Amino acid sequence: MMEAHESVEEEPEGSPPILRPVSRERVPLQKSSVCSRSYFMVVMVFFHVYIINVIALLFYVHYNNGSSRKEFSSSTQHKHNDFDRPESHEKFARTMHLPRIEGIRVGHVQKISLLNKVHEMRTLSLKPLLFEVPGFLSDEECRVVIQLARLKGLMESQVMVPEGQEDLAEQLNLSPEEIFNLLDLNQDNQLQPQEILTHSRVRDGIWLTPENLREIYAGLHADADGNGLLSLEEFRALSGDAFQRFLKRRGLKRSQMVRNSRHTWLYQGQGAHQVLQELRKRVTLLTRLPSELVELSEPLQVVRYEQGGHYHGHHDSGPVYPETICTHTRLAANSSSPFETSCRYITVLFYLNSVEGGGETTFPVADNRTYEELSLIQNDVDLLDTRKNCDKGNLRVKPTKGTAVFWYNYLSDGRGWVGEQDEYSLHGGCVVTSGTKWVANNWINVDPDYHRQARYQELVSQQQGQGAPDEPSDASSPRHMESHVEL
Ligand SMILES: O=C(O)CCC(=O)C(=O)O
Ligand SMILES: [Fe+2]
Repeated sequence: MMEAHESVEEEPEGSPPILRPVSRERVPLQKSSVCSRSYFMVVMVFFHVYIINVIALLFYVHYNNGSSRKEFSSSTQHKHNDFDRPESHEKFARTMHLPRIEGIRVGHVQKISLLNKVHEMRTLSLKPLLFEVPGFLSDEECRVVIQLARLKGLMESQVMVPEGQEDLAEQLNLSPEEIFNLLDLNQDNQLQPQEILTHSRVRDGIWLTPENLREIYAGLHADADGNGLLSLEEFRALSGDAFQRFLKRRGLKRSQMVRNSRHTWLYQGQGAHQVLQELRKRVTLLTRLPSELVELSEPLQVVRYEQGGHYHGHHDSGPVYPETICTHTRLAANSSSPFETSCRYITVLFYLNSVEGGGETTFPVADNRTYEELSLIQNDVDLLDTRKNCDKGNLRVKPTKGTAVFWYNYLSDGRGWVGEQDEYSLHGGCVVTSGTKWVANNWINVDPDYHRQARYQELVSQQQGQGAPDEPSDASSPRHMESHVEL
C-alpha cells in the first residue's frame, strides 16, 4: 500500500529545503493481481523454501543430539564408544575445558578456600605461571607423609650406569655421520660443547661440565685444532664409545649425576591413608581441574635429598610433537613412539620440611624475555647447574615446611586445552648445603591430544564398569605405576 509521504522541492541555493505533502492519491487495487501467475509463483517459492527450512532444521536437531551424546562428559560415568569420530573430537574440544588460574601480575595475592580453610596464593611468575601457597599442609600432615614414605622405603632416584643405551646406535646401525647429524642441534656442521653436554645429560644422566669436557677432549686428543669444537673429521676419529670408556675409567660420583636423591611413590586412592586422600582433594580444588583428571594422575612422589643432594635444571614433561605420546594414556594410543613423555600438565610441589641450608627450588629463566636452550650453557655460567649457579637464576623458592608451589608445564592451546610445552618452566633443586630436604610432587597428567585423553578415560571407566568393585577407582594401580617414566 502506498503511504502519504513528503517530497522535497528544489529551492534556490542557500535556503533550507521546504517539505510539502504529496497529494494522497490512491493507486487503484487490481483484484485480478492476487490470482496472477507471477503472484502464484512467488507464493509457491516461499512455500518451498519454508518446507526446506523446516526439514533442514529437523535434520540439524537430530544430528546435533546424536553427537552431543558422544561428548566427553566431566562426570566419571561416561560410557560411550564414539570418540574415533571427528565430530565428537571437535565437540570434546569445545565442551571440556581446563581452567587456568590467572596470575594477574607477579606478587598478586588471591584468597582461596580449600575444605574449610582459607589460604593466600601468591603469583611468583607469569612465565611459567607459578604460584606459592604457604601453609597448604599442616605440620602433622607433613609428618605423616614423611613417615609413610619411610615406611614404604625410598629408592635411588637415578641409577649410576644406565643400561641398554650403548647398543642402541649399533642396533640402529647408525654411521658416524648420522650420529654427528643427530647431535648437531643447530645444524652448523660442528659440535659445540653445549651440544655434547646436553646429549650426555639427557641420554646418560651424566652431568658433565664444560671443564670436564675440556679434560675429556685433552685425554682423548679429540679436538686436534684446539678450537673447542668437534668437526665431523674430529668426531669420526673417535671410536663410538670413547666418551663412555673414558668416563668409566675416570669413575663417577653421585654429585656428577643429573639428580642425587631418593624417592618413593604413595597411592592416594581409596584405601590410602586419610591424609593422602585429603591432600588429593585439596589439590583438585587448588588446581580447579576435573576430579577424574586428578584421580587418573600419578601417585604422590616423595623425595629425600641428603646433604649434598641436588636436582639439576630440567623440565618435568617433554615437548609436544605430532609423534608425542603420553605415558599415562599409552593404553589409548594406537602405536608406540620414541617420543613418549609423562605429559605433566601441572606440577604441585610440597615442602615437607624447612631446610637448614640450600635446597631452594630454582627457576633459572622465569619471566625471561626469551628462551634459548643452547645459550643456557655458557663457559663461565651454566644456568642448569644447581650445584654451582643457583644464585644466578631469576627466581628461587626457599623450602618452608607446609608450603606448596605449583606451576603449569604447558601453555594453553587457546581453546581450553593443553598447548605447547612452556619452556620457561625449567627448574631444579639447588644443592642442599646443610641438613636433609623432603619434598613431594603431585603431577596432574593431561594428554595434549584431547581425543586420546577422552579415549583413555573411556577405557578406564569401562574397566571399572566391568564388575571390578575391589579395584581402586583411580590410576594408583600397579598398572599405572608400571608406566612411570623416571625423569
Ligand atoms: O627439589 C626440588 O626443589 C625440585 C624437585 C623437582 O623438580 C622434581 O622432583 O621434579
Ligand atoms: Fe621437577
